[in-house]
Amino acid sequence: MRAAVLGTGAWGTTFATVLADAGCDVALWGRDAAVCAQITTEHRNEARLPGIALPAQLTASTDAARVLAGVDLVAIAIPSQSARATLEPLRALIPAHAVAVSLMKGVELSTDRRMSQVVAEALGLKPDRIAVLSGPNLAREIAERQPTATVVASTSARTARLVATACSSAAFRPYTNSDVVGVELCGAVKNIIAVAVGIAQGRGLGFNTMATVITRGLVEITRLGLALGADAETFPGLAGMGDLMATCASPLSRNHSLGVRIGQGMTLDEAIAATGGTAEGVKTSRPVLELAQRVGVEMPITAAVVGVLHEGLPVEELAPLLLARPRKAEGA
Ligand SMILES: NC(=O)c1ccc[n+]([C@@H]2O[C@H](COP(=O)([O-])OP(=O)(O)OC[C@H]3O[C@@H](n4cnc5c(N)ncnc54)[C@H](O)[C@@H]3O)[C@@H](O)[C@H]2O)c1
Ligand SMILES: O=P(O)(O)OC[C@H](O)CO
Repeated sequence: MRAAVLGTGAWGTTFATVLADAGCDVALWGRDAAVCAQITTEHRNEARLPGIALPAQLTASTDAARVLAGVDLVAIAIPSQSARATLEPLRALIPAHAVAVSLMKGVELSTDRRMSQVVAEALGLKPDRIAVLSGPNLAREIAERQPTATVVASTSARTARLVATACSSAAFRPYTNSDVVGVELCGAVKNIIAVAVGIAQGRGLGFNTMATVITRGLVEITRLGLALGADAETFPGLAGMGDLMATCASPLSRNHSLGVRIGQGMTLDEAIAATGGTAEGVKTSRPVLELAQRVGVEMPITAAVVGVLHEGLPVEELAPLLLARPRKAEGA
């Protein structure tokens, strides 16, 4: 199978490695010529995956027409807020038979669209040619061939199977799923919960607090997902609880690290600069809260993160604010 990966960041480069390990003929497209040259000639991407040796057959180019010619699969790993503007000019280059897989974990500002919806609109693809891939997938661990699993969801079982086959290797195990809405929401909202956990840890709080925020975070994600038509089984699975555990616990997570820095007293701009890479939870928090308000779902942790990141709520007020909420039954 021939594949293209759009985006030479940490996850795009890593997923290209996964595809190469699975036997695909794969090329990356990026906007930075120096990064593309380093991947092609030195088999490294030092900016995003320092010290990792990439497969020798992996190539990268700024020439989208060359990278996309004749491909069967197009994987997209661009920051969510740049996806639409990046993809629209590439629309005519996508082969008529190709399927697209979104690797992105965010919701678009101003439209509140999930990434598969952005991909459909920007590339003019029907939903049955689109899949989303999400799970406990910290790029660096996967680039080191540490074993992990993921979820590939599509409204088309054939498309889900095709993508799963394309990326299945000795260290990377994809499970298929038909719940695109649930899998995408899990991936986007867990980043916001990871920021909240990071803030708590940055304030010096311990594992009880972390477990509380993760567990109640999963309740928020589940409530929103169910209101938007997702399947209940998705949330305790790899894309839900699995990814929450990885992202909220790992110092490799940009969202978690950014939260820690905010908790320690950095401003948002300072934390973004110090963290590096894309922490999707920062920009995705507002559209997720808007989505929730539109469907009448309460998301107190998300609202508190929006308060701290975007509305000047002091970090020391976050925990008291959440704990002062009216008491209720756990399942209510
Ligand atoms: N890093 C991970 O472990 C990981 C794992 C799973 C999913 N994701 C998701 O994958 C997506 C990409 O994350 P990443 O880790 O690769 O981010 P990154 O910050 O490492 O890289 C982003 C890449 O996109 C490029 N880019 C940014 N704006 C662009 C534009 N306008 N046009 C073209 N290229 C542009 C950057 O140059 C960079 O190569 C995010 O949605 C993230 O949530 C990341
Ligand atoms: O570095 P983060 O916070 O974007 O998290 C990476 C992945 O999404 C974990 O599955």
